[in-house]
Amino acid sequence: MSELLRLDNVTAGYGDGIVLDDVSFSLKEGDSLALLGRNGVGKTTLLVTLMGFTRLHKGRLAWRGRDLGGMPTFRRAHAGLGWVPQERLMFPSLSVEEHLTSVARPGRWTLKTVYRVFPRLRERRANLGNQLSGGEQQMLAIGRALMVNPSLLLLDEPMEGLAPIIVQELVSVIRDLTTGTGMAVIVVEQHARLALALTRQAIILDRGRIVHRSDSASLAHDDRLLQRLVAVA
Ligand SMILES: Nc1ncnc2c1ncn2[C@@H]1O[C@H](COP(=O)(O)OP(=O)(O)OP(=O)(O)O)[C@@H](O)[C@H]1O
Repeated sequence: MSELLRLDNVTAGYGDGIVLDDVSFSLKEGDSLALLGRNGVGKTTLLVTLMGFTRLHKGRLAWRGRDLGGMPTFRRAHAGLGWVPQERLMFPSLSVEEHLTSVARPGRWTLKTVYRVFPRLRERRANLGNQLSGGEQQMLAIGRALMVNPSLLLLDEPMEGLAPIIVQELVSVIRDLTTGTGMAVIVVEQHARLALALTRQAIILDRGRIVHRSDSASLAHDDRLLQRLVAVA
């Protein structure tokens, strides 16, 4: 597997404020990473830094060896970064189908394949963004990111606020996405054990710095570390 994404000593934040401090890691094509840590440690900031919404103070972001720094967000999406934001960001005046088709780029993910993964979106295809339940909005947010046909999917707390039955449904979809589609995935998730079960490797952030990295399976067995750095119940 060749390298997809590489961060070298990335220090980034909002304006002059620094949130991420000297963060380095790399991800190969098709690989999966859980990004864990307590509230406010910089997990979302790392994802939005990849999408180009923060100020890069120091370091380098590379995508398939090309410098990402300074590249506008829409070009990052075209290059293959698919972002599912924590807030889901639905448009109240667009239908489900319009949300999906408005961002479509050629590839294996089409209306047909997204509807196959999320049959509920097909049933709701004429509904407007503000007429959907939380679970349906999350499915639409993931479906919309897939329509871009990304090489890397960034999932920011995809299970947040969802009923257990919907969480189960999404877990099975995300598991299918992380195994065998060739797409790489980074999952930020408060439910650390869920994220670890879905990924191959894991990173824990604390106050903007990487304080632990390992494979997900061994971290899932380290209760003490998880309690100390992720506050797992
Ligand atoms: N738009 C913003 N402008 C300024 N500071 C911000 C902004 N967004 C987040 N921050 C600050 O950056 C720090 C890291 O926040 P971030 O949302 O990245 O953490 P997180 O680990 O994703 O936490 P959570 O699990 O609560 O979402 C926090 O101190 C937060 O207040």
